[in-house]
Amino acid sequence: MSAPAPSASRDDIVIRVRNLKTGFGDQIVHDGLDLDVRRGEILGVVGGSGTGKSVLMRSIIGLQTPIEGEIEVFGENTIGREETEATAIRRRWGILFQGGALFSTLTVSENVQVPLKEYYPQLDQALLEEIGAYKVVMTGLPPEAAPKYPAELSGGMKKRAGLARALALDPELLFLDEPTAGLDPIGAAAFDELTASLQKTLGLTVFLITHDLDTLYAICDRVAVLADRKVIAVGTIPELLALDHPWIQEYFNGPRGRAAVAGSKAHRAEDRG
Ligand SMILES: Nc1ncnc2c1ncn2[C@@H]1O[C@H](COP(=O)(O)OP(=O)(O)OP(=O)(O)O)[C@@H](O)[C@H]1O
Repeated sequence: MSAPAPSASRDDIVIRVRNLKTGFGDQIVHDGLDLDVRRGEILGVVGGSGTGKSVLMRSIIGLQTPIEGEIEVFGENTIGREETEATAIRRRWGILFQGGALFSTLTVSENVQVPLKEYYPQLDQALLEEIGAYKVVMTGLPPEAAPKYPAELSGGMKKRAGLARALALDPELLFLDEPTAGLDPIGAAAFDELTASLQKTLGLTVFLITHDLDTLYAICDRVAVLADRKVIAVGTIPELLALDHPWIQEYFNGPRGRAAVAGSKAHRAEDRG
């Protein structure tokens, strides 16, 4: 039940973390953390505030150097790589940071072009703009959003613009850090649908940090639970519910968890017509 998953072969594992230890000064955030993310899945990552979900993501993408442990992405060790090798691995993933993290002085299209220019400096401006416009529309934004500045967009539009930039390099792996935070329930559900549809169409593997129970029920194949400095369990929601862990029971069976189950059942009934 907890990582590593016995049924998945090494080729099916896109992210493999073993014995991870991270921290800041005297504070240890993770200790002995293991996690496998399987190819083509949407893995939800949950845990109480401060349990280290973002630090885990930052460690995987190389923004935080672990104290010890192994991290492999696409079968390649990502810790301490030489810059050209690290760049080749980074080029294969996209990241939507909390809040979108758009450059405020650039338009949406220019934001999407940033990674393209960085990795493909030889691309001419007309092609950059064409790809920028395509990615904008792909995330459900109207074409008129492309020349707008982030300050001119709603919260939901900013998230989509951030997603468009994350998809700029046609990644195989997508990191989403609380993508629905701050959105109203309708906007959040629409963003979930967009994530699920892009995941299917593009065959993405998705590492999704969230506090949003509706998102977990609606689109996640499996959920990893962070507590006690580790991934204490990973599995489908029914598998997690079968565990007798107080935080897991409180999280999924508390009032908000029950509301999310009711909502997902109602949604499925509507889908069946
Ligand atoms: N740059 C940093 N310097 C010092 N401490 C940090 C830094 N980044 C994170 N931390 C600490 O690491 C711990 C884990 O932080 P992290 O942001 O990963 O938590 P989280 O699970 O993502 O929380 P939340 O759900 O509230 O976003 C926290 O105690 C935080 O204060």
